[in-house]
Amino acid sequence: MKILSARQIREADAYTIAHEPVDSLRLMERAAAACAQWLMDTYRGTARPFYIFCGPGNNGGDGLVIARLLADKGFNVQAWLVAKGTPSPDNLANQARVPFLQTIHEPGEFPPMETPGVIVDALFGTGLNRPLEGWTAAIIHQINGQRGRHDIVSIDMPSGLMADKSTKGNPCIHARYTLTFEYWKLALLLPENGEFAGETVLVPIGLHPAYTAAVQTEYHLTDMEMIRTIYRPRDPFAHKGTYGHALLVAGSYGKMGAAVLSAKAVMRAGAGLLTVHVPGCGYEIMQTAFPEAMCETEEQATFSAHFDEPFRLRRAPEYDVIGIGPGTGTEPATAKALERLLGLWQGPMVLDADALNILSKWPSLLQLLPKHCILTPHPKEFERLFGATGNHFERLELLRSKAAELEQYILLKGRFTAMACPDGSVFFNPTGNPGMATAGSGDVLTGILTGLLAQGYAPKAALILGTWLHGKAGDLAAAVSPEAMIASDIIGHLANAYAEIQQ
Ligand SMILES: NC(=O)C1=CN([C@@H]2O[C@H](COP(=O)(O)OP(=O)(O)OC[C@H]3O[C@@H](n4cnc5c(N)ncnc54)[C@H](O)[C@@H]3O)[C@@H](O)[C@H]2O)[C@@H](O)CC1
Ligand SMILES: Nc1ncnc2c1ncn2[C@@H]1O[C@H](COP(=O)(O)OP(=O)(O)O)[C@@H](O)[C@H]1O
Ligand SMILES: [K+]
Repeated sequence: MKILSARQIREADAYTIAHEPVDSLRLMERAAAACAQWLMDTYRGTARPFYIFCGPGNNGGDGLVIARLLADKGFNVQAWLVAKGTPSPDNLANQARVPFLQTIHEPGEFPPMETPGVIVDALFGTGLNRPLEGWTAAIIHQINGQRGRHDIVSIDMPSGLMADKSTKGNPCIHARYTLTFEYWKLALLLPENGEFAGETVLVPIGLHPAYTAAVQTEYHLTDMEMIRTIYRPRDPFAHKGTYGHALLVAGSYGKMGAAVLSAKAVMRAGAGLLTVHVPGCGYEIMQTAFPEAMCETEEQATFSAHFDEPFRLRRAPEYDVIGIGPGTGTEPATAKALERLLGLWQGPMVLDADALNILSKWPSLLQLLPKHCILTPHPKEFERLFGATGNHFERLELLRSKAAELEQYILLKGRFTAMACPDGSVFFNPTGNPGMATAGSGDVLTGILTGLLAQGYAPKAALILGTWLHGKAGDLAAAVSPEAMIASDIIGHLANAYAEIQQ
């Protein structure tokens, strides 16, 4: 699914009006009717009144139509025009159709709203062109002050949030739900800005598909159509050699759990064969916890350092993919081993956790990486690797530029994990939940990505499919309790995540 800028959304709007028998007033009616339906479905039976705040533009116009439609259906509705600025023509036309509309001229006129209800925020949408200030900002603060008592539902965007620019520190509505029209907006996907949206609900409003098909954009959100295109069902005549032999380099004294979790995920993702390379202290643990994997250790491996001479990894070229990093530690001997491994290996590779921390400590190693590896930093690891930024839009730009400059796929973890490709495109992953903020869930992701590369998926395909599967398995695992889920549960639900693709 493409993610459009505010300018492109305006163009999609104009294109639809030009190419369909629909004028702008009818398009507003269509969008607002979809929102009114959602509000009725969600709050029917609660007897909560609706308090609707309308701005001067077309976002305010949507609010006016919502007010009329809800009142027509017999709901208890109060609506206020926050009168600042010249109204848009469609806003003006709809003001005339809401006889109970009141006007707020200054913050002192903010209404009491005593009965707990639903505040509908239709103040500003994608037309916001600068931070809110003065008394408009004061109204935003007053509405946010009501959060405990009323649900706040924002229309299209939480007012104050710009669709494709950072609004860090600016006044902004803090919604429980945001009903956004037709497309995801970039700001809704970046934590610093997106947290204001609460839960985002995509509301189709019937914009012309030809515009969406033709428009060029660097940003995409993974959707089921994309996943089904990438996914390759298993060949009936397959044997275990068909799905590759992965080498996983993981674990150290006290961190063997990371190796076990990653190893299980490699195989559950579908790899044919797996060899796990662990320090001597991990041999029995690995063989006992996960007999499906072969296990090799360094002959003279110590408990602390991951590698020692003689250097068994010289067999690396026999494998189809190497995953490295979970729990390895960052001792100089391990860094040295990574350096030597990079001298031997130029094939598909996933680097995570301590492998990334080694790259941060010895940045010259970054230049030795084969092209088109997958790097999977969480935000702290990303900062260690590439430095701090002022806001999340700048961080996204840094992510994109590093992926292009280094010719690597870089996945920045988060609620909407961002995956930057060497060609400048970025894919956001929608699956996953806060239950996954638990130790070891990143190790599982490394395993899944390694397992997909082993099967012959190209790095971009493995990245998009693997991240989606990881989040989907996490969603299934969290269905009972996000608090109680642990990383092993994600592995336990991978089969069901695959099953969703095949439905
Ligand atoms: N995407 C679409 O195709 C559709 C969009 N519609 C609605 O139209 C909205 C966009 O409408 P508009 O372009 O009129 O924009 P908005 O209604 O988002 O805001 C524009 C208004 O806010 C004022 N404004 C902008 N920045 C301000 C600031 N910092 N302080 C104070 N005032 C400020 C402008 O002067 C203008 O009056 C969307 O968010 C959506 O709600 C729907 O009506 C129908 C279809
Ligand atoms: N709130 C959330 N919503 C969606 N996914 C999440 C959330 N919190 C964590 N995750 C996912 O869980 C994983 C955590 O990885 P990481 O921080 O490396 O964990 P660890 O180091 O413990 O293995 C990432 O893939 C991340 O995207
Ligand atoms: K809004």
